[in-house]
This record gives sequence, structure tokens and C-alpha cells, in this order.
Amino acid sequence: MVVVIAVLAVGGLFLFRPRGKGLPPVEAPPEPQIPDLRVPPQEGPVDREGGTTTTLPPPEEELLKAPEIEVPPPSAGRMVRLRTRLSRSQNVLGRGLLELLSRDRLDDDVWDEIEETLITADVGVAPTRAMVEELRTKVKVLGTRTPDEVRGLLKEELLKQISPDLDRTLRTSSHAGRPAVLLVVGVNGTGKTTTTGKLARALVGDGNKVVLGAADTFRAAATDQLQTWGDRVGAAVVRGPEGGDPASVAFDAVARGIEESADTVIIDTAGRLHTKTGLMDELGKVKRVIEKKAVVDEVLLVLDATTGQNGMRQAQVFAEAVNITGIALTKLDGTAKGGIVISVQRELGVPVKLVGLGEGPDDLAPFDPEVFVDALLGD
Ligand SMILES: Nc1nc2c(ncn2[C@@H]2O[C@H](COP(=O)(O)OP(=O)(O)OP(=O)(O)O)[C@@H](O)[C@H]2O)c(=O)[nH]1
Repeated sequence: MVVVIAVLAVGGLFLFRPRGKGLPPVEAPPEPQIPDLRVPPQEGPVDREGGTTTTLPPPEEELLKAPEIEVPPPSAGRMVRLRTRLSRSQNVLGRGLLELLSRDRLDDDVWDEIEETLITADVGVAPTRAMVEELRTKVKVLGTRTPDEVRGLLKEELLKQISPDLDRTLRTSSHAGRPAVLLVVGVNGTGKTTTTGKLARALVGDGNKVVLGAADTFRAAATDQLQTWGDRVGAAVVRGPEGGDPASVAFDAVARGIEESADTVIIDTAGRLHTKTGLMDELGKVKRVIEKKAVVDEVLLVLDATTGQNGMRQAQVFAEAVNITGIALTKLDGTAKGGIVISVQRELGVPVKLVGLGEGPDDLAPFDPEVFVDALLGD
């Protein structure tokens, strides 16, 4: 009892010392890039008499207990697992086209409807025209069509527009004794930080050692968010002061990756859409600074599939500022406009490499054109 009172008195004094709002009662602030290994103090439970009892802090060994590190699943076959998430696009685009093309008489009005369906699903004007023309010719040759033939025809045309032969491999393996470096760029709000975290998770699940660089120094929340993603899978997160130089964070992250013999360093950059020159300068500097230590293997542009033409215009600004090597198309589960896969590749001239198909931590999949088209048309 005496000991409890003494501890409470000392603890009380300590608690009332002036400190930052909302900070937990720990002795010293944690080092920026080291996950907080301490267990937060427990609230005292209410005792039978209605008062509260105070639980003494657990012994030192327990305080230093490492947080549970998750073992994420590997990324292979994810698009198959997640294909039902494309149901909105399937209903509008896939089913719509199948129904129209199965009609007995395909007059101009029906072809107009086919064209409209493709345009509404964000396929883009030029690819729509090309598809309609090809379909018209092939339908003429076929004459009467069985449902299987219609499906086969559509599959062939959609696949052709998605260019299944494009190289969609994400270069994430270390080379020449250095980690692969991925820069993640895009407008804030597109799911950039989430995608960086999900990608890190997928790579860890595939057996890679990953270091994350929180170079979006303009948004403190983005850094904290990335820290949480990293902590969950045991990936180190290199962060800088709020408003600090993104290039310096990127440099430190790559240095840490080399030091720790990591396979992949993923750098989340700031996505403020100011002027194109400003963006060019900023991303150019980040890239130049990284190249003092390693090679930038991938520049992934994150694009929100639900933003349509507006998102595409913003994406173009990024594509002009930096040499994009792949697109991560997010929120494809929340849209009927799955045709954006076709238009974005065509407009930016780079393949979609990853797709976001939900809010869950493992809802990011390597893009597989064949699975995508099958999902649109329904099995
Ligand atoms: N349904 C769905 N939601 C997603 C997907 N990717 C991200 N999100 C969600 O989108 C929400 C908003 O994300 P964002 O506002 O872009 O946040 P962020 O990831 O921090 O993006 P930045 O602002 O660029 O750092 C979050 O709740 C994410 O879980 C996806 O593929 N599908």
C-alpha cells in the first residue's frame, strides 16, 4: 500500500508537468523513425465499489515487448481473388455490351448505344471508335451470333484495346548490391499513401525487405499514415521534419535501404498540384538526389479511377513533369467506369501495373488484363 501511494505521488507529479497536448505519459519522445515499442498505459478498471483502481505499469521487459508484426499474403493471384469487386463496371460495361450485341437486329441506333456505353465507361473517344468499327465488321461476317460468340468477340476487342503484351512487371528487386527504388507520385487524395503502404505490404508478403521514405513532408498525416503501414509489416520508415526537404528524406531512405541491404525502397512524394514547373523542379530534385546513391527503377503514378477526365488531366501534368513508368489505378472497385484502364494507358503511354480494388490492406493487385476482361464480361 505504501509503495502504491508513493508510486502514485511520483506519477502524479510527472503527469502534471507541462507537456504537449494529447501526448501519452512516456519519458522521452520516440526517435522519429523507430516504431514506438512501448505498450500504452492501461486505463484503471472500475472496482466493485464504483471507484477506480490504478494498475501499476507493467515491468520493463513487457514495456519493451515488440508489436505484433503481420505476415501479409503474397501478391500472386490477387486479381482473381478480387475480381468480384469489379461488379459495377461489369454491370454497366460488360453486361451492357453483351446485351446490345446479342440483339437480333443491330441497326444504327443499337450501334449508337454501344458507342455511348463505351464512352460512358471512360473508354475514350478514339478507342471507342476503333472498337465499334472492328465489332461492326466482325458481326457482319458472323451473321447470326450465339451468346458465346458475342462474348468471344467482345473479349478479343477489349483485350486488344488494353494491350495485353505491354510489360507490366514492377521492378522491385535489388540490383548491383543496391535496392530497387520506386517513386510514387500523384495528386493527394488519389490514394497515394494508401497505395504506397499496400505495395510495401505486398512486397513484404512476397518475401522482400522494404524501406519506406515519407517524402510527402507537407502533410504530417501522410507521414504518420505511412509509419503505421510500415510498423504493421516491420518495414522501416524514414521520415523528416514537417515541411522539410522531400529530396533529403528520399536520400536518407535510399541510404537506409542500402545500409540495411533492403530489396526495395518506396518513396511517397508530395502531390500538391501547384505549377507544372514547381512540380518538375521538386520531383526532378528528388530524382537527382536519389541518383547520387542508386537508380530510380520505377516512377509509379497513382490515379483515382473515379475521377474520370479531371483526374486524367492532373495525371498528365505529372507525366510531363517526370518520366512515369507505370500507373497504379486506385478505387476501381468503386466505379462503373472500368474503361479508364484503356484510356489512361493510351493517353499517358504507360501500362497500368497495379490496381486498387478496395480499402482493405491487401486490396492492391498486379494488373492482369485477361482476368480484368473476364471479370467485366462475367464468367
Ligand atoms: N474503395 C477503395 N478505396 C481506396 C482505394 N485506394 C485507396 N482507397 C481509400 O481512399 C481513401 C482516401 O484515400 P486518400 O484520401 O487518397 O488518402 P491517401 O492514401 O492518404 O492519399 P494521399 O492524400 O495522396 O496521401 C482511404 O480511405 C483509402 O482507403 C481503392 O483501391 N479502393
